[in-house]
Amino acid sequence: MTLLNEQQITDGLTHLDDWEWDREHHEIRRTVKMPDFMSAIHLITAIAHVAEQANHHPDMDIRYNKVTFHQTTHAAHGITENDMQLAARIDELVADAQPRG
Ligand SMILES: C[C@H](O)[C@H](O)[C@H]1CNC2=NC(N)=NC(=O)C2=N1
Repeated sequence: MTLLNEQQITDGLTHLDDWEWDREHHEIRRTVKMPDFMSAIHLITAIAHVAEQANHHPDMDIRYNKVTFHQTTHAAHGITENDMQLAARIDELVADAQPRG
């Protein structure tokens, strides 16, 4: 599990939807707004299944209809390829759940 360098993280973000890199917290982060609370819960559940299969888990924070995903590799104290891959899967599930963006 190799940490990505600055260049690799910046490049990786160009292939993702609205993720931002928080260097201080060693994570990438995306917030999405769903129509309502239950849609947000369904989205989180779908992501939980994918995360469990990948054995790589995002931190997910839900406030009514807003969900924030925090992605980092705890064991490596930073961002790895696993984080980029899971972020891409999260983007797909968000796009499926929220077709109009
Ligand atoms: C033992 C097992 O591989 C781990 O504890 C996994 C599970 N999911 C994980 N998820 C994330 N995001 N970072 C980790 O370091 C991590 N470790």
